Amino acid sequence: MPRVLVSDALSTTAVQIFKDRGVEVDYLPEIGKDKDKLAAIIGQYDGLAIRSATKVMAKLIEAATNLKVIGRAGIGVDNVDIPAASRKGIIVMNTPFGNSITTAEHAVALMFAVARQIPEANASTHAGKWEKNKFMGVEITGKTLGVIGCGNIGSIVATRAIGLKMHVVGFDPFLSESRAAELGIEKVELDELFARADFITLHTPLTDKTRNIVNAASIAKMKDGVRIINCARGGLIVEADLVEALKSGKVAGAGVDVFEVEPATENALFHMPNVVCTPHLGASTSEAQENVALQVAEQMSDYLIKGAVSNAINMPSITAEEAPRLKPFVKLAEVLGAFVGQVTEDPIKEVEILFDGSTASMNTKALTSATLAGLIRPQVSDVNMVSAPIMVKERGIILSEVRRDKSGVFDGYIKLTVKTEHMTRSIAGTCFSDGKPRFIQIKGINLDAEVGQHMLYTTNADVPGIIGLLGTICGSRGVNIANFQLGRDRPGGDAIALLYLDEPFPQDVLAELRGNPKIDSAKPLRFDVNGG
Ligand SMILES: NC(=O)c1ccc[n+]([C@@H]2O[C@H](COP(=O)([O-])OP(=O)(O)OC[C@H]3O[C@@H](n4cnc5c(N)ncnc54)[C@H](O)[C@@H]3O)[C@@H](O)[C@H]2O)c1
Ligand SMILES: O=C(O)[C@H](O)COP(=O)(O)O
Repeated sequence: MPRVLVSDALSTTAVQIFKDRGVEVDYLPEIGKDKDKLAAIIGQYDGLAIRSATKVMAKLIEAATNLKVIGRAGIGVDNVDIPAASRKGIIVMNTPFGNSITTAEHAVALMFAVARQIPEANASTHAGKWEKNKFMGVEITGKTLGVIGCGNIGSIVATRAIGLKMHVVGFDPFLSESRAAELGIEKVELDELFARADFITLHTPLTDKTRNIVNAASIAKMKDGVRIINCARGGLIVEADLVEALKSGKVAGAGVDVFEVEPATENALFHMPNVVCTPHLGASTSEAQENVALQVAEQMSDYLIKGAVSNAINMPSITAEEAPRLKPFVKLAEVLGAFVGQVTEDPIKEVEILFDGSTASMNTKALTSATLAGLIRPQVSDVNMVSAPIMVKERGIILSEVRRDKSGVFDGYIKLTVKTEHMTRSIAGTCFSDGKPRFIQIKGINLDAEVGQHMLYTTNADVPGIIGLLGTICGSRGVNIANFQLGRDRPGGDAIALLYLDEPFPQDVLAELRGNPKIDSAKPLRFDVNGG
C-alpha cells in the first residue's frame, strides 16, 4: 500500500480521501517547518502533500529515496525545487484552480482596505478614539486597476474590478487580444500599466522574469499616489524600495499578503501607515482549503494507485480513463527506447519518434517520455518518465515527434529513430490485443518478435549456416535458447537474429561469438518485461 505524508496544515479532508482510496497516510502538519525531522523520515514515503510552509529543496529530495509524487495543495510551487525533483523522477503536481477565487477576493479586499484605511480606522475606533477626520479615503469607482499577470487569479480580480466600475488594464506576455476582450480589459505593455494605473495588483508566479518586478525604477514610472496590492509572491516586490516610496508619499498605500521572507515576523513594512499586511492568507478560506485538500489527495491517490497524472508541473497528464489503454503502449515505448539505448554506444545526437495510426491519437507526450526513459536508462539507471525529458534536454539531444495517419497493416505503431555521429538506428513496435509489446521492424527489416527478459541481438550477412552456428556455440557452452526470431531485408542481404534466453548471455560466450567472422555484431539485451 503506498504511503503518504501530509507535512503542512491541510484540511483533514485529505486524510480521509487518502484512506478511502487505499493510501496509508501520516498527518504531521507541523513537521514541514522542521527540515531535519522531515529529512529523517521522508525516505519512508511514496507521496508528500504540502502547502507553502514545507520547503522541498534539493537536500530533502536527496533523502526522499522512495518518493514518487509531491502534491501541492495550492498553486505556487516555488517552495519545491522542480528541477531536482524531476531529475529524481518525482512528479510535482499542484491544484491550479482550487483557491483562485478565494485569493482574488483577498486581493479585492486588500484593495478596499487600503483605499479606505480600514484596519487603522478599525484599531482607532476600538481604542475609543473616534478619529472621523483622520481617515479620508479614495473611491475605486472610475479608477484604473493595473493587473500584472492575467491568469486564473488575475482574470478573476479583473472581472470583479469591472463589476466595481473600475477600468482594468492588464499586462501578461501570454494574454491574447481576444482573451483580453473576453475579460473586458485593455491589454497594455508594462510601462503603460505603470504610467496609467491608480491601483496595481500582482498575480504572476515568482520566476526569474518576475522577481523584483516592482522596484525603485518601476515605482518611479508609476502615478503619484498609486496603491499596490501583492497577493502573489513576496519576491515580486523589492520591499526596501516600497518602504522608501511609501515614506516619500509616491506610493499612497500597499496591501501585502506575501513577503520576501516567510514566516514574516519582522519586516520594514510593519507599522507603516496605510500598509495593510496579512500573513499569507490569500488561500485561507474554508472553501478553498476544502477544494485544494480534496483535489490534491485525489490526484496523488490516482497517481499512486492507478498511474493517472493530472496537473503535474513536470510530466504530461494521463487521465484515469486513458491510463489502462495507454499502459501497454507506455511499456512498448519504453521497450523500443531500451532496445536502441542498449545497442547504441555513441553519444546520441537526435531522436525522432513517429506515431503512426492509432498511436498518433494517444497521449504522445507520455509515450515520448517513456521512450526517452527507456533510451537513456542504459546510461543513467535512475531515470523515469519524469526525469527523462529533462535529462535528454540537458544532454543537448534534438527531439522531434511526428504523428501520421495509419500507413500500413497495423492499426498503429511507434517507430523510434536515433542518430549518432556515425549511424542512424531505427526500430518499430506495436501492441496486439494481448497488450504485449512486439518489435515489428528493426533496421528496416520486418519481423514479429515478442520481447523477452534476456535476449541476444545479432546482425550478420544473410548466408547459410548462421542458425547452426548460433545453435552450436550456445549449445556447446550450455546456453539454452528458449526461442528464436530471424529477419532479413532481402535474400543474401542484411540479416538479424533475436535469441530468447533464460538467463543473461554469458560474457565469455559473447566474446567467442563476436570473434566469429560470420557475425557482424552481437549484443545482449535485457528488458523489464514485468514492470509497470
Ligand atoms: N497569496 C496566496 O495565498 C496565493 C494563493 C494562490 C496563488 N498565489 C500566487 O499567485 C500566483 C498566480 O496564480 P494563478 O493561479 O493566477 O496562476 P496562473 O498561472 O493562472 O497565472 C499566472 C499568470 O502570470 C503570467 N505571467 C508569467 N510571467 C509573467 C510576467 N513576466 N509578467 C506578467 N505576467 C506574467 C502568466 O502568463 C499567467 O497568465 C501563483 O503563482 C502563486 O504564487 C498566492
Ligand atoms: O500558491 C498558493 O496556492 C498560495 O500561496 C497558498 O499558499 P498556502 O497553501 O500556504 O496558504
